[in-house]
Amino acid sequence: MTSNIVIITEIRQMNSREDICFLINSLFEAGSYGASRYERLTNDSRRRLRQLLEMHCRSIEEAEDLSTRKSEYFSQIYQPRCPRLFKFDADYMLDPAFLKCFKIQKQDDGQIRKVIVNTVMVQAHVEDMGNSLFSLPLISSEFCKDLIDEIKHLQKDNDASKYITGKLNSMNPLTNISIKDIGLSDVIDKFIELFIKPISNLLFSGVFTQLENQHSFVVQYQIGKTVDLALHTDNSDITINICLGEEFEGGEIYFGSLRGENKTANIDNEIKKEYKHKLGRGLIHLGAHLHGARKITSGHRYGLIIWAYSKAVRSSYCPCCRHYNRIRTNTEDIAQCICQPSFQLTTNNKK
Ligand SMILES: O=C(O)CCC(=O)C(=O)O
Ligand SMILES: [Fe+2]
Repeated sequence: MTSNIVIITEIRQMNSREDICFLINSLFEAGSYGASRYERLTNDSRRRLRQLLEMHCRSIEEAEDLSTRKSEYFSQIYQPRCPRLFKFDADYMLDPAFLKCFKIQKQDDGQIRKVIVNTVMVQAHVEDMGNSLFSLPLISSEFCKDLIDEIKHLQKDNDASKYITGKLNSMNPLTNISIKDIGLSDVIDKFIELFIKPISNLLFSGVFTQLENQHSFVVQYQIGKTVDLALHTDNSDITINICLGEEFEGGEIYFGSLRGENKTANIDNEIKKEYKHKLGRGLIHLGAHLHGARKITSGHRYGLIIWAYSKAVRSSYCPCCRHYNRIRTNTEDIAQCICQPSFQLTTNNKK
C-alpha cells in the first residue's frame, strides 16, 4: 500500500486543467510493480483523495472561468489610458542600456527579425551577483511610468477594479495584478522570446535554451496594506523582478540559498545578499533561489514580476518536492525521489 500524502501534495500543486489530466494519467498508469498508484491505495484513502480532487478541480475551473471573463472584459470593453503599452515596441519598452546588449536586425516594416546577444555589452551592463543572480537595466522609465499610470487608471475604474484583485501567488493575495488579465501577456511573451531567452541562455550557460511559458504580475507594497514579503521560492524556473517605481523607501529584496541547499534550521542565518531596487532595473534569478522583500518604510512600491518556465528544466525535477534529479537510476524513465519509492517521469512534460 502506498501513502496518499504524496498524491495529496500533487493535487495541491495543480493549477490548470492540463495539470489535472497529467495527475490523473499518472494515478492510473501501471507502475513499476504492475498496479497503478490508485490501485495501491486503501479504500479510505481513495475516498479522501476523490473528495480532495473534486474540490480542487472545482476551484481550478472556477478560477479559469473567471480568468476568461476578465480577458473578455479587458480585450473588448476596457478603455486603456495608455494604449501604447499593449503593443510590443522594444525602443519604447526597454532601457537603452539593455538594448545595447543586443544586435537587433529589423525587417522593412520595422518589426524585429532577429536578436543576437552582444557578449561584450552584457559583461559591461549586467552585474553578476553570484549564485546565478544577475542585476541589469531592463525597462525604460517611460514604460514604468505608463504601466503605473495604467494600474492607477484600472484601480479607479469600477468594473476593471472588480476584476484585477485576486489570489495570484499564495503570498501577496490582495494587491497583485495579473498581466494576463489586463491584456499585457503578448507584450511580455515577446519580451521573453526576443530578449530574455537569449540573455538567459548566456547567463545560465545554456540551461535555459527555451522559455515556453510565463506567469507575470504587478506587485504593490504600501504602508497600511502589504509592506513586505516573507522568505520563499517562486513557482518558476527563472524569475525576472523589475522595479517600476514609484517613490518609496525600504523594500530591499534579500536572497538566501537555493532550494535544497539549505542545511541549517535557522533560516535567518541563510541570508546571503541584499539588493536595493532601482527604477527600471531588475534581477534575473532562479525560481529555486530563496528570497523575500523587506518592509517599505514609506511610499508606494510597484514591481513587475515575470515567472518564466522551461519545459526541459521542469521535467527534470520532481513535481512533488521540486528538487532536481534527486537520484536517477539507470532505468530510462524512472527517477528515484525521496517523496516516494519511484517518481515516474513521462514524456508528456508538464507546462
Ligand atoms: O517584491 C519583490 O520585489 C519580490 C516579489 C516576489 O518575490 C514574488 O512576488 O514572488
Ligand atoms: Fe518571489
